[in-house]
Amino acid sequence: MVLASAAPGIFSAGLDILEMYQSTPERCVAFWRALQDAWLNLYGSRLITMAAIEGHSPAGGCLLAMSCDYRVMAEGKFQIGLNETKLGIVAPFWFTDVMLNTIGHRETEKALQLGALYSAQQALSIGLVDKVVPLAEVMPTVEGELKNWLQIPAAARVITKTSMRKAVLDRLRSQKEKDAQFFADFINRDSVQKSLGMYIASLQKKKN
Ligand SMILES: CCCCCCC/C=C/C(=O)SCCNC(=O)CCNC(=O)[C@H](O)C(C)(C)COP(=O)(O)OP(=O)(O)OC[C@H]1O[C@@H](n2cnc3c(N)ncnc32)[C@H](O)[C@@H]1OP(=O)(O)O
Repeated sequence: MVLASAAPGIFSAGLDILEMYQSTPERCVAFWRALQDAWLNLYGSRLITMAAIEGHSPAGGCLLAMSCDYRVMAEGKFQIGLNETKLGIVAPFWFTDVMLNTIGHRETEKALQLGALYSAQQALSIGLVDKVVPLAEVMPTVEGELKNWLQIPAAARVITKTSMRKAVLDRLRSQKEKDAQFFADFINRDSVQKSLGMYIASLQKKKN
């Protein structure tokens, strides 16, 4: 399975910030449950999963990419990373776990505190992506890599992938409701809503 985007220049802009702004606790819980289930399915997929990152990939977009087995990113101006702290919010523990498994403890600690967004070359240097190529070569490169992965006997690959990811998946599975409730409580704090409001205004200002 290849994750790619139909929007030029954007692999994924992450979660819909407007869903987290001035929403109701009930809607926040439903929103978060949908995200948890989507992620459990992706990270726990038995399929070979690859991200064709042909554009920006902040926050939830970075989570999507990191949750794949292999990542190819376009060189150039695009950025990738978990930038949550810049929005005044906190990457949930399962976002953190996936990043820890991808780039290790030290880089994750820096990346998360700073809300760092990396260029493709920087992402390559810390292991956040596996390959950087010109934009037009992203999809052919992914397809070529996929052929390599398909050579591996599927049962052996799936057992290996499942055992590598089990602990992180089980950690969320065992506390889904608590996590959803925490999200709804956290996101509706006055201080968090204020930060999100300012961030949305800054996105709109950038455009004008
Ligand atoms: C304990 C739990 C705590 C909470 C945890 C929550 C975890 C959160 C995870 C997330 O994913 S939060 C979302 C983070 N995303 C971002 O910070 C990306 C913000 N967007 C951008 O930086 C840029 O839009 C872009 C992706 C780099 C693309 O730039 P470009 O110049 O091409 O487009 P824009 O003109 O900026 O945007 C077009 C249009 O889309 C709106 N928009 C962009 N991103 C989002 C988003 N994530 N959610 C909602 N809307 C978004 C942007 O405001 C523009 O809207 P209009 O002005 O056209 O109405």
